[in-house]
Parts: sequence; structure tokens; C-alpha cells
Amino acid sequence: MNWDETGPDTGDLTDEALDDRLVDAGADGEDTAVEAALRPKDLHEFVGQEKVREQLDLVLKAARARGATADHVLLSGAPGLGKTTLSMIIAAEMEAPIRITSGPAIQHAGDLAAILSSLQEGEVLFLDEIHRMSRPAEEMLYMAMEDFRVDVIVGKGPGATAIPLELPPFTLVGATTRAGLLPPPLRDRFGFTGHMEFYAPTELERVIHRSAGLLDVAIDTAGAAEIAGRSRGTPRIANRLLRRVRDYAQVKAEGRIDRDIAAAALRVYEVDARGLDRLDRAVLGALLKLFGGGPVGLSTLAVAVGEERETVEEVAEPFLVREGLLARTPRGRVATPAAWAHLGLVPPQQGAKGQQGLFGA
Ligand SMILES: Nc1ncnc2c1ncn2[C@@H]1O[C@H](COP(=O)(O)OP(=O)(O)OP(=O)(O)O)[C@@H](O)[C@H]1O
Repeated sequence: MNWDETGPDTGDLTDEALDDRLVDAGADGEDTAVEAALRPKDLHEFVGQEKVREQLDLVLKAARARGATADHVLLSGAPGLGKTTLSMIIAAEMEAPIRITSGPAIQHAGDLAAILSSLQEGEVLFLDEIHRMSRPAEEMLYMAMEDFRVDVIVGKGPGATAIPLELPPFTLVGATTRAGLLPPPLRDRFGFTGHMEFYAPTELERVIHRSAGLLDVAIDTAGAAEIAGRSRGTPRIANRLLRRVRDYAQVKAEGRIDRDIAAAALRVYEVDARGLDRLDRAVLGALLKLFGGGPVGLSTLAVAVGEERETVEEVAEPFLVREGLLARTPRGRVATPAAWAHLGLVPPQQGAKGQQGLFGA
């Protein structure tokens, strides 16, 4: 058997290290500044998502032809796939201003009433993480979306009165990573729902070439393909990896990016050929090397890599599952044959399987 007893190298994966993960699809401070410059400005520049793009194009063109405000739009999909970008494109195509806020920022119905009552006619209101809005705000939103009206409650207890407030027609663009968590009455009030898929490597190559052009970075086709393959189907990650590879190329290769430079740079940043980083490999390594590929309980696996259960379950596992490297089964976590191949290890013989299944939750 080709697995040693030393266990995986988990290094010191502190909270800060997790916050700074290059392959995290969420935005960090540096992203927000650069992302503004890299955002496609219209539907033609927006790469991929053919279906959503085509359907949205029709919705917007029809609204423009009628001289009306566009229907409310719900965009669902994982972080970093372009929901905010698309909402800005909707506003640009409708030649309307946009207001950006998020569900967690709206704790009270009054917060929402203040925003809604200050909208201009035709304005686009982008509500990120709409599934995290408070219940009273959500109920106020139902009426606002349907009738362009809200009832503002003045006073408390039996003396409270509802003052109706007319709103100008506006377009709500709601974004959510969890469409299934939205209550049906809210979901039903959107005229158009677009589901954003992960991007194919060739689409990410186009994103990378476009961003490289805007950042004035020289990159060849093979270099872009190398970065695309490690970007987990996510434009935000592709752009972030491109920036790190650019740093490396500036210091080591007069700024030019080709396949070797991209691969060498991403080796330094510990992002492997499939887009796994140190945490992902630590989890997979423990599962294979310490537990013979499982099944092993989540808590045991988390202790083995020196992480919280939640970190393993919510940060590392989703991508490993998506990549077909790890399966969550009722008996615990199990590595797939692809996991053994990816780490260059040989699975234990069938006969040695007796030791498996001994590791509890
Ligand atoms: N289809 C695309 N074509 C080109 N660039 C894209 C595309 N989608 C996203 N990007 C780029 O990826 C970055 C992240 O996109 P965006 O902020 O729109 O994602 P998001 O889905 O709103 O993420 P979150 O849910 O975390 O807010 C932006 O810099 C944007 O320029």
C-alpha cells in the first residue's frame, strides 16, 4: 500500500489563512477595488451563461420597447459567478440608476421603507443575499414588488396606524446563493428567474484574456488555460489567480505569462492543477492516508486536520464533492477513486477493507 503514517501536512491553517484563501469564491477587500474595473459593462461583454443572457436580453429589450420598467429579476447561483455584475448590466441596459444593498443590511421593515421611498422611477434595486432579509422586511417587499406601495406603520400597540405610501415603479434584482430558501410568495413575485451555472474552462479562458487586456498583462493561450483550469468554474477566482500570477511574472519573467509561469506561480500559492488549495488537500490527504479512504465521520476528519467541523463541512467539502473527489454518505465521508488518483496514491486492496468503517462520527 502506498500511503504513509505521517498524516497530511495541515500546516497552520489559522482563521486568517482561511480568510485569505485564493480559491474562496467570496469577495475580499482587494477584490472589491479591482472588480469594479474588470466588470463587463454590457451583455455582449458578459462571458458565458448563454441561456440567462439570451432570456434577459429579451426581457430588457421588450421592456425598453414598451417604455416600461423591466420586470423584477431573481438571480441564483454560487458566489463570484457574476450576479452583481449582471444587475449592473441590467441597470446600464435600461439606462437607469442602480442602488445596491443586501439582505443582512435590512434588519427592520423601516430600513427597507427608507430605501424604497427614496427610489427614482425606473431605478434598479439590487438586493444581494435576499434570502437573509428579516421576515417583516420580506413581507413589506411583497407589496412593494406587486403594487409599488408600502404601508408604513406609525406608532406602537393598539394606536399604531398604517400609512400607505406610493412608490415609483422600480426593478428589483434579487440575488441568492440559495434559491430554495426563498419563501414561494417571494419567489413568485419575480417575473424572471435566472440560474447562474459554474463556467466551463474555455469560458474562464475568455474571462482571463479579457481581464488581462484590461490590466495590460501579456498572456498566451496556454497560460490562460492553465489559470482557467485552477479557477473552480468561477470568474472571481480566475481574476484573482490572474493577479497573483501577474505578480510572479513581473518578478520572474518580465511580466509575460505562459503555461510554465502560470503553473510555477500557482505552485507557490499552493493552488494545484485542479484548483484544490492546502485546506482541500489536507482534508483529502487525511481521508486517504489516515482513514484508508473512509467512511469516516466528519468530526473525526475535522480533528485529524486540526480544523472545526464547520470549516471542513462548509469550506472544503463542497468543492471536493462537486469535483467528485469526496462523497458524503450516511456512514461518513468516503473518498472516490478520483481522489486517490489526484493525490497520486494507491487505494488499499479490497482485502484490506476490513479496517474501513471503524471510524465513527
Ligand atoms: N460572465 C462574466 N464575464 C466576465 N467577468 C465576469 C463574469 N462574471 C463575473 N465576472 C467577474 O467576476 C467578478 C465577480 O463577479 P460578481 O461580483 O458579479 O459576482 P457575484 O455573483 O455577484 O458574487 P457574490 O455573490 O459574491 O456577490 C467581477 O470582477 C466580474 O468582473
